[in-house]
Amino acid sequence: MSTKLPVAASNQPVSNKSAPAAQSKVLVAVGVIENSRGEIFICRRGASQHQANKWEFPGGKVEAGENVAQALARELAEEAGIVVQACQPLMQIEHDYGDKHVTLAIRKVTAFSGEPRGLEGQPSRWVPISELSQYDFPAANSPIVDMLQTEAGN
Ligand SMILES: Nc1nc2c([nH]c(=O)n2[C@H]2C[C@H](O)[C@@H](COP(=O)(O)OP(=O)(O)OP(=O)(O)O)O2)c(=O)[nH]1
Ligand SMILES: [Mg+2]
Repeated sequence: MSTKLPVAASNQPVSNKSAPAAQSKVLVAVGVIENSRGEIFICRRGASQHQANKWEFPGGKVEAGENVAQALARELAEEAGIVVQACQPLMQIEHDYGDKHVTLAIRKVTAFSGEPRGLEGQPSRWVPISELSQYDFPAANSPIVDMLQTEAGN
């Protein structure tokens, strides 16, 4: 006796009708800037931005034709008014916010010129590493704060 197995309809066209709208996926260059007092520079996101009003490490989306280091240099010039002279990879985080999937490529800015400030009018401040966990960061940022605090022995 033979049992009939269902035939896979692999050669059938796939209907997209009931598929959910494609989720937006972005690669973001993120800069951890530390000063000689061991403080980290953070900014507050705007009320109309994704992850509104959360504190963040400055940075932004990598644009077509850019690598992460180039995007970071451009974003930190635009948002914080500094010139990045050197940076090194710290970690990479994938996070799904539901409405948006982000890949955060986090770089430690190891050399820069200028004094960071909120060049686009956003609130900004230098925060001791031990106090970073008191700030409301986007959910994706928890591993960054944990790592900085572990490194600093907090
Ligand atoms: N810059 C930055 N973005 C973060 C952090 N954590 C986090 O989840 N994100 C998310 C929020 C946003 O969905 C995305 C960054 O996008 P963005 O809006 O800042 O990008 P952008 O600077 O190019 O801004 P825009 O001109 O397109 O508005 O990454 C962080 O620490 N820094
Ligand atoms: Mg930004």
